[in-house]
Parts: sequence; structure tokens; C-alpha cells
Amino acid sequence: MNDQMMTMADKTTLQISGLNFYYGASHALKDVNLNIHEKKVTAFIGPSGCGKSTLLRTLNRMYDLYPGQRAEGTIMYHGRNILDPGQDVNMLRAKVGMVFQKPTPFPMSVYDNIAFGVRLYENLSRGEMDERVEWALRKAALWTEVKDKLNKSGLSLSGGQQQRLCIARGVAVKPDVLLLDEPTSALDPISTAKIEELIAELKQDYTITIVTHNMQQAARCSDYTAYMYLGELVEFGETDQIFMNPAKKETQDYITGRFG
Ligand SMILES: Nc1ncnc2c1ncn2[C@@H]1O[C@H](COP(=O)(O)OP(=O)(O)OP(=O)(O)O)[C@@H](O)[C@H]1O
Repeated sequence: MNDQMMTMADKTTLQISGLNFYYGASHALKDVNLNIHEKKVTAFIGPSGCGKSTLLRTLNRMYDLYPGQRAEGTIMYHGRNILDPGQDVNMLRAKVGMVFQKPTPFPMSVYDNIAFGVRLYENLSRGEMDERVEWALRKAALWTEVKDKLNKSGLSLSGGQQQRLCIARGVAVKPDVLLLDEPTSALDPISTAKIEELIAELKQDYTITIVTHNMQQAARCSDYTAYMYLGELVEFGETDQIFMNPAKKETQDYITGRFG
């Protein structure tokens, strides 16, 4: 399927055009053009340092927190360029949530890990908050494991549970998009399988973008794959096509492990 046909079949949530990114003078993303499709999983793959995480971090302006980092170009989201200086970044980050490589629960109870973010945006009654916490934990396939431990510290959970808690925290504010930056690289195979199952469930409701070093994971979990090299987007397409019939030799060399 060519890009135009895919765009007709799937709605675009984020439309990235002419995106360049700089760490000071270092040019880390070079004229990236890419559509992220609604309620699909898009994987970013490529060798270390190719710009996968940088691209992910532009999608909710995470880089704004660091001086000297800047993006140029457009990322259209609901009719607005999110790179515009006038963009409300707090609102953007509520709509485009992020889960990091290392599980990062807040040093507070399981319940408050979820409620904390919700309180920033909504004024819910205690009963409504209880419902939201349960809803988010169920969405993250964690409820049955923690329903009797809601007042225990989030840090007392296993690594895999902590990562699902972080996903629950992201989901609790009802985002449109979830950005997952190597979400299973610190986890054992069983926790990894749970997160992958969870991704398959979550894409019914959310647009998901995942950075992964694991080719099998990209092949299993994603609908679309973007292969990057040295800050450039080399090839983008449906995951089956990228893995079974890539258009570019560089892509084929990378996915078959012949790279470098
Ligand atoms: N904070 C930073 N300051 C300066 N340069 C950076 C910074 N973070 C990343 N870079 C550079 O930007 C380029 C892209 O890095 P990025 O982390 O996006 O790559 P990646 O594909 O996610 O790599 P990995 O798979 O190793 O995580 C690299 O050359 C990297 O050295």
C-alpha cells in the first residue's frame, strides 16, 4: 500500500512535516516527514543514536525542559502546530502522554500515583477519583494485582508492575496518544509479554508510538514501522511490508541483522 492509500484508510493523528531537531549545534533530526495514524501502533526502529527517542520527545515537546534543544518544522495535531510557541505544553502533555524506559513511579501510594496527574487537570469527587483510579488500573491490566495494595508505595511493586503503573498513570488523564520509549527494555520476558498484550488492548482507544530496539517486538506489536538512520527517516510503511518486503536495502540490512 502506498502512503497515500494508507492515509486514506487510516486517519492521521499527528502529521510531522519538515521536522529538524538540534541539540545546540548538533543536527539530530533531518527533515523528517511522517504521519502517525489514529488508534494504530507506530514503531520507531534503527541503530543506537539514529534519533528515535529524539523524535518521540518532539511529539509532546519534552525537549522544552532542556535549554539548547530546539525543533523546527511542523507537527500538526488537531489543526494546530504543536511546535508553535503559543502551544499550552501542559495541556499537550496531558493529551500526548509518555512512558519512559525505566519505570518511574512517584514515591507515593499506588492510588496517588494515578490520582496525582488527574488532580492537575480535573476536580473530581472522592468517589469519582476512586472510579478513575480503578478504571486506569484496569486499563493497564494491573487492577487485580494491586487492588488490595492501593495505599502501599508504588515503589514496592515489581519492575513489571511499576511499568504498568506508569502506563495507568498515563492513561488516567485520558490522553489521545501514548508515547512509549523502550517500555520493556528494563523488564523480564513475562512482564514484557504483559506489556505487549497491553499495547494491543490499548490501541483500541489510543494512538501509540513506541521506540524499540527489539525487532521482534516491533514486528509483533506495531501496525506501522519507521526505520531511521543518522537522524533521517529512511523508510516508513506498514509493519508487514517493512519486515517482509522493505523498499530500501538499508532497511533490509538492519532488520535482518546485517547492519554495521
Ligand atoms: N541531551 C543530548 N545532548 C546532545 N546530544 C544528544 C542528546 N541526546 C541525544 N543526543 C544525540 O542525538 C542523536 C540522537 O539520539 P537519540 O537518543 O534520539 O537516539 P536513539 O535512536 O534513541 O538512540 P538509542 O537507541 O541509543 O536510545 C545522537 O547522536 C545523540 O548522541
